[in-house]
Amino acid sequence: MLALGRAWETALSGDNTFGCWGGKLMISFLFVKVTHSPEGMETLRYFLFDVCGVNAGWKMEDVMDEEIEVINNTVAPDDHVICALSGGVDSTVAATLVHKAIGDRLHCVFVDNGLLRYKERERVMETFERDLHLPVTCVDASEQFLSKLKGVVDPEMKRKIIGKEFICIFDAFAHELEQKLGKKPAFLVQGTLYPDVIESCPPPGSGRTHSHTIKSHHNVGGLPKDMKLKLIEPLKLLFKDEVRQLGRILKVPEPFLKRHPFPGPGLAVRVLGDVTEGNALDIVRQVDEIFIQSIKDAGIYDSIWQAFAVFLPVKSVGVQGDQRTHSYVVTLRAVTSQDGMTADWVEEEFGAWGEVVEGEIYNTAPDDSSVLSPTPATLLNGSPPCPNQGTVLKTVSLKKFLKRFVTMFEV
Ligand SMILES: Nc1ncnc2c1ncn2[C@@H]1O[C@H](COP(=O)(O)OP(=O)(O)OP(=O)(O)O)[C@@H](O)[C@H]1O
Repeated sequence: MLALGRAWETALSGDNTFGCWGGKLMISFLFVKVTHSPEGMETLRYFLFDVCGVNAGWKMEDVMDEEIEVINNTVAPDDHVICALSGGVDSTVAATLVHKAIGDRLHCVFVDNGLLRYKERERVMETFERDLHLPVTCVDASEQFLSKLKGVVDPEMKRKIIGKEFICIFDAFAHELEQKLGKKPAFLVQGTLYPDVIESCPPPGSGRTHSHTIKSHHNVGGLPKDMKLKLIEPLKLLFKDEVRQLGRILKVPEPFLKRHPFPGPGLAVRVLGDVTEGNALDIVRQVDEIFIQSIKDAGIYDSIWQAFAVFLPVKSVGVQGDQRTHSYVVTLRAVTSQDGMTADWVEEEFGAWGEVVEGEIYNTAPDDSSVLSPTPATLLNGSPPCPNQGTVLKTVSLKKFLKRFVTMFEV
């Protein structure tokens, strides 16, 4: 109903600037928040077509053409542009679109902020070279980010620190390019989406004061006030499902488009508490890898919107073998969604999670599949599952379990 309320406000005020391309109302905006509302689509369809008399003539091809035109009108023929590339869906599609508009004057930069997933840096660099043929420079800034995050536990503060550090790196990269090209790039492309804007702040220019900041996305609410690079954000009025659609038109390889979203602040927001303390980052990185690989092996990765592991700053008692343990808890989360505005847990597959985890992650609390026990630390030390403990899942494949660890630790 929130969407309907906003649609009314927009219609009544004659202000259709939300998601407006070429004077057309971006209908998909109005569908936000109704995916999970009973009769939501029907209500909005009636409102838009019968009450407002809106035309359903909005096409993704037009969005692409109009955005290319905007980019060409913004960037002068001798200007160079930097693109912040994360390897995720959004920045990959944004980079491909801008590359189509300005060609080799686009310079992509991927930052290893020390908060990436298992082997992510190697994987992203390899796939970009092999599949996208876009030149990408990798900057290793892990120490810089981690030193700034030391002792920080508040997630909002983490996001702002990360946003500021990203911009420092992009400024330095622009400076380096200036030495090479003789002209400093003045623009920064980001894969900002509409949900990033909605969640970071009240919609710009809306004059609203009643919207809440859900979280400051590093690329919107986390940007420093004094940044010099001018932003190019061609996707900023789109939702994720629409970006995937645009990516298909731009012929971005399907594996990129199907990737689960991974936030720019990365594991900093998947470790609750100080990320630099103990080996939290290592633990969550490795549990996440096992979880995602298992989901892929089970063939259900594409039907899940997002799955990941979160490290909690608490310890819990468990039993391993005949011994008591008191160690970390990691939760697993998997949700379905259409546009990233509302989500549901992966209910259908939930029964299959036993198979997903296939003994690599087995629990002593059968009613709470989010609790991992024995502790990840123990799992990662390579201890095999103990058959007389808690729920050892039927499909345990000890051979596969051990093989996975051999692969992961390269022993
Ligand atoms: N490691 C990184 N290196 C360079 N730029 C990054 C990095 N992480 C994020 N960004 C920039 O910040 C933007 C927002 O990040 P965010 O994580 O929300 O989106 P994404 O990574 O592009 O896509 P997805 O949400 O599908 O993973 C990205 O589109 C990209 O421009």
